[in-house]
Amino acid sequence: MMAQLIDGKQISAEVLQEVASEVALLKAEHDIVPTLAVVLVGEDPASQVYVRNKVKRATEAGMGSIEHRLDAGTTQSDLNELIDFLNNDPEVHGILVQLPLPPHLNEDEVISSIHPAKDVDGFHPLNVGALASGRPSLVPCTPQGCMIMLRQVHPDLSGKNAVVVGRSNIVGKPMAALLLQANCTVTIAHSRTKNIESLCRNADIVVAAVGRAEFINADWISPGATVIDVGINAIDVDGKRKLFGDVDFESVSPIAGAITPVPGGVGPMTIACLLLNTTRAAKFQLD
Ligand SMILES: NC(=O)C1=CN([C@@H]2O[C@H](COP(=O)(O)OP(=O)(O)OC[C@H]3O[C@@H](n4cnc5c(N)ncnc54)[C@H](OP(=O)(O)O)[C@@H]3O)[C@@H](O)[C@H]2O)C=CC1
Ligand SMILES: Nc1nc(=O)c2c([nH]1)NC[C@@H]1CN(c3ccc(C(=O)N[C@@H](CCC(=O)O)C(=O)O)cc3)C=[N+]21
Repeated sequence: MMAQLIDGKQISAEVLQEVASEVALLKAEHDIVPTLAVVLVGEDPASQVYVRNKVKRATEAGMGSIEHRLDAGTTQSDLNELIDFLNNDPEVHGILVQLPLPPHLNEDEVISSIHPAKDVDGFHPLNVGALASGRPSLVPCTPQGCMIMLRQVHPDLSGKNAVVVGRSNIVGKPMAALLLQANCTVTIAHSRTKNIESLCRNADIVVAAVGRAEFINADWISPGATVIDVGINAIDVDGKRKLFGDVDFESVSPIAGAITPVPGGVGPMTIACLLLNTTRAAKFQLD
């Protein structure tokens, strides 16, 4: 039996349909065009792909988008000034600063300077605290997208054993918080974890957010388990840029119960949730 394929392209298209109708409502009833501002510092080619995708999807949903491209030498005070300007612009509802930033810039300072009500990434300490204490407001996009995909397979997640591999602030930690809130029994694994394979082999759900191509193979996965692959690893194969997940799809898909592909899995869901957060932010800003 081959695993059920959890199709991020299709599910994200459904989410974007909902976003588009929310956008139409905000327009009709409040004369508001929900608008996302994306700030990109430097010329990282992968980041440019994501930013392009975000702007494209925003336009399709009837939303506004503004791109600010700053050169790699931008100073902290230049960046702070731009964020200040965007914080105070009533026509901007969401602000995303593409990470990672060049090493001379302080990421924590930048994230904290974004107005929490416009923090559509959900990375501001106030939003992180709200999620941790079970009062989520703007929830990080990638984990939010993973939860929507998981719900397709498990409408009730109560009591499931979930292992999250990776503990970053942008994926692993918020993912674990959302699974816990959904009543899963959650284990967070990382580079210092012992017996990581057997931990994963005991899981009903494995979420891979490691950043290593095809790190998790069939030996790690219990038959019938649900596997969510967050990894996006771009590797040159015969001079062509190819994307690989953190999961060895070939070996795992015959064993898993359900699995997300790369590309066409978590990536498109992240963008859909970003735009969903932007319409939510626009609604919060009404009153
Ligand atoms: N689809 C999407 O929309 C998105 C995809 N991504 C992708 O997801 C992946 C993870 O991203 P991100 O969380 O930002 O990455 P980070 O590099 O910030 O975190 C990676 C995590 O994996 C852990 N890790 C590294 N090596 C091992 C190992 N050998 N065994 C166990 N754990 C290990 C690290 O542990 P430790 O903490 O101990 O160092 C760390 O917690 C990347 O491929 C990234 O490109 C990211 C964001 C969005
Ligand atoms: N502040 C901030 N917020 C982020 O959410 C953020 C970030 N910084 N920095 C980088 C990571 C990565 N990320 C992706 C988004 C979409 C795809 C995506 O659309 N992927 C397509 C393929 C795109 C391609 O061809 O490369 C897919 O998987 O099918 C991937 C990765 C968001 N991130």
